[in-house]
Amino acid sequence: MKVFYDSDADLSLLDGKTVAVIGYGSQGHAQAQNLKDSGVNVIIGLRPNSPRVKEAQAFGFEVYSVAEAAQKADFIQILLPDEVQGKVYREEIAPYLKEGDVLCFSHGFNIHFGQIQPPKNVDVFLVAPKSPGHMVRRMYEKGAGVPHLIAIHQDYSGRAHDIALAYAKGTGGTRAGVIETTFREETETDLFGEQVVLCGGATALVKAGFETLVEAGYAPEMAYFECLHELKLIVDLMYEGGISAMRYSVSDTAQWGDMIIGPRIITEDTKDEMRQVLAEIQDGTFAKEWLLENQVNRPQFNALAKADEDHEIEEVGKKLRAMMPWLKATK
Ligand SMILES: NC(=O)C1=CN([C@@H]2O[C@H](COP(=O)(O)OP(=O)(O)OC[C@H]3O[C@@H](n4cnc5c(N)ncnc54)[C@H](OP(=O)(O)O)[C@@H]3O)[C@@H](O)[C@H]2O)C=CC1
Ligand SMILES: CC(=O)[C@](C)(O)C(=O)O
Repeated sequence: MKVFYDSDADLSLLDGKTVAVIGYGSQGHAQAQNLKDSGVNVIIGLRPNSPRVKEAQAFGFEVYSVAEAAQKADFIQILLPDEVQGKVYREEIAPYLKEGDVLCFSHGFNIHFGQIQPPKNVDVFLVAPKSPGHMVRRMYEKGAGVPHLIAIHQDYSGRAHDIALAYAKGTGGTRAGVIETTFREETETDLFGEQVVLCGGATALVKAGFETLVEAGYAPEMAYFECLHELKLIVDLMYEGGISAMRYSVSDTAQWGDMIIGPRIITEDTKDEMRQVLAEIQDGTFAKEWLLENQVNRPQFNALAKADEDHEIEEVGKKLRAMMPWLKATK
């Protein structure tokens, strides 16, 4: 697998282009600010009543409606929530696409599941930071970057790969490394990862461990430190040097528990469930349920989010972070 770095990318391919970043949220603000600091001409597309308009203007961006931004741009990066991209694209972007334009994404969801079907006379690709947006900006400001993925859906210009790399250079991705994949692989692995490991699996494990200790009578603060606070430190060690490096750093007692208890927690039944989750991503079941949930204004999403906001671990964590400022410092 080839990894592309700064020397493989030619930022001058964006010279003379107007890049419209549609959306100024987690990814939008980070990518737009990084591109601007890299010397790229960036405008922002937002809803006129968005509270983010002033924030973007304060950074020096010209802010337009989505339609106006699409009209003015020849490179359109859609950084809207996945569940609204289809409608906004059809109503406010598609009418203004011109031959030779670039349509870009940071997640393949809407192309892969057929919510957006671009005309044939434009380049279509994704440039996806493998990181939350705020870290994309934080690492860029430190002179570093976060790994990115690129994938080409349509190469009308014959230069889509190079233009995608140029964009990834602008956002700092080629400082860390860029890997080329496909829309299918990025979409399905990203959805699987965020459901089974990163967000879904991790939050379920943390809450279950916390609840088990508290139900057994241990102090909630102790449960928080053991099940959430230390998880970051352990994952940081794995991130830096792999599982073996983490195991080298923890005690042999911890490693023994890790090796004999881990398989009792993540069992073959768990693996079977993971396979089922992946199958429901691959066959479009997840995408359909997520899009339908949004069409009825998210009743289940809202109820589940509220229940977790009210979870005891949130209250305990807020209290501890206030008592121990250093908890915030471990960025
Ligand atoms: N969050 C992350 O770290 C990552 C996200 N991605 C992908 O990046 C894309 C953007 O996600 P993310 O940055 O999290 O999104 P956010 O929810 O953080 O930001 C969405 C932006 O879109 C604007 N917006 C929402 N609805 C509309 C609308 N109908 N018309 C115009 N503007 C609208 C919001 O502004 P307002 O509501 O104020 O109008 C906001 O500026 C997605 O495809 C996501 O999968 C990829 C990798 C990581
Ligand atoms: C940060 C990231 O890539 C996620 C978790 O998949 C997302 O926010 O979409």
